[in-house]
Order: sequence, then C-alpha cells, then structure tokens
Amino acid sequence: MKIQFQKYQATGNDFVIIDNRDAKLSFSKAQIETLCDRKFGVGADGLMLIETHPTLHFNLEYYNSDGTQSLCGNGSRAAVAFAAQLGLVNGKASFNAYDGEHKAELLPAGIVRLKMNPVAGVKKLGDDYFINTGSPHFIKFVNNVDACDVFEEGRSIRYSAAFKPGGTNVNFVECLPGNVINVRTYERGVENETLSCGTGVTAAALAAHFKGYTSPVSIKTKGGDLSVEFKPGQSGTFEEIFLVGPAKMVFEGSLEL
Ligand SMILES: N[C@@H](CCC[C@H](N)C(=O)O)C(=O)O
Repeated sequence: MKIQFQKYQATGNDFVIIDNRDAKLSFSKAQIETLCDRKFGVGADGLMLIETHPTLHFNLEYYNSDGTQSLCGNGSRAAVAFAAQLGLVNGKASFNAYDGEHKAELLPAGIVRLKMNPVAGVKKLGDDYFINTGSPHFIKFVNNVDACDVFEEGRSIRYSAAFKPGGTNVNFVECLPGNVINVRTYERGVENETLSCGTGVTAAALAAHFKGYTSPVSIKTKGGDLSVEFKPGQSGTFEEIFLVGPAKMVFEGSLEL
C-alpha cells in the first residue's frame, strides 16, 4: 500500500504526519517502528494521523516511535500547522488528542500557540517534581544541563520502580537568569533524548514557578526556543496554560508499507 506523508519538525521534535480523514489507514506497532526508524524508514520521534471529528476541526492520533500513545505537545503544534496547510483550519483550531480537547492559534512566522489542559496533582519529590501535563514528567533541577548524562540517568529514572508500570519522561532543567530555563528531555516511547519535548518543557516551566519563575517562562532546548504561559491557582494547580513555539514542514513523500 502506498501512503502519502509529510514530515514536520517542532523545535526539533520530528514527526511523520498522514491525512487519514478517509479512515483507510491503521498501523501495527511493527509498522510504526519501521516508519519512524531513521535507517529503515522515514525517521521520526513519532507518527500522527489526522482524522475527522464530529464537532471539532480534527481528531489527532499520536504514536511515539515505539507505537505507544500519549499527548504530544510539540506534535500537536505540528498537527495544527499541517491542518492549516490542508485548509482544515484558518487561524484558530480545535481538536481532540490523547488527553481530550485542545484549542490552538496560528501566529505569524509559523508560531503555534497551543492551549494545554489544566494541571493538578503536582508532586514534590525531594528537590524534584512529578507533573502530568497530558504526559507524565519527572523534573530534575541541575546546575549544568550540558553536563548531564540525559540518556543514562534519564533511562534509569524512566524505568525506576517509583514510576512503574507506565514509566515517565525525564527532564533535566537548568535555571538561568531572566526567567529563562534550559531543558533536556529523555522521552518515554522514543527511549532516547529528543531535541525538545512540548509537554516536558511545559512541566518544567510549571516546576520553575515554585522557584520564583513567572509566566511567560522562556525555554531553551537543543531544538530551539519555546515559551510557556500559565496562571497559577490554589494548592499547586495551574490553568490557562499555553505552549508557544514554531512548527515547520520539512518534506513530503510517499512510502510503501
Ligand atoms: N514529544 C512529546 C511527548 C510525547 C509523549 C511522550 N513521549 C510520552 O509517551 O509520554 C511532546 O512534545 O510533548
């Protein structure tokens, strides 16, 4: 079967996106792994299918490169840019994702401002935090993020007993002056460091709030810059959370599966 796809990147988190509005396609775990493989397939951190929704602009099915599903913040921003290119949305978008409904806005220069769902149940674990921003995130504050062994230390926390059975994504966060943080993330489901993780930088910005950082927090990642806006509520809750940053089409093609 020949499939048309587009490849997008959103601050270096990269995705294969397929228009599946005719609901003809479904993928096995093995097919997703091959498609996302950087030697045997197109190569991506995840696969996204854009599907129809009865009341919203579209339904988004997101798969990590190992075939598991969760909310992807950067993927959602890329999906909104893709939907605009399809002519499905114009300026503002509403869609359903793994954690429910989202709204987004397309801003000039390819910037997508994605509304995240409210956050509650923040856990402080010693000097670290665990925050679910649609996907689970462990936040570890460090003095020098460039010196971190993100793969080894991230993988060991991801598979630790405390987070079984689902596991967690792991973010290493360095606080910088001027309301800026620098974040590196080990991603569950990719099982490696990615260049940026949207739900991860969102969780990192919310955790930084407990250290005095205020909305909007500016975030540096290996894949580029993002910002996170939020309103803190009672007892460690947050609402009106927005993840803002670029998303760009890289190439399009077709593949045989
Ligand atoms: N890259 C994503 C996160 C994707 C989901 C995550 N790997 C998980 O399974 O929890 C993002 O930008 O949020």
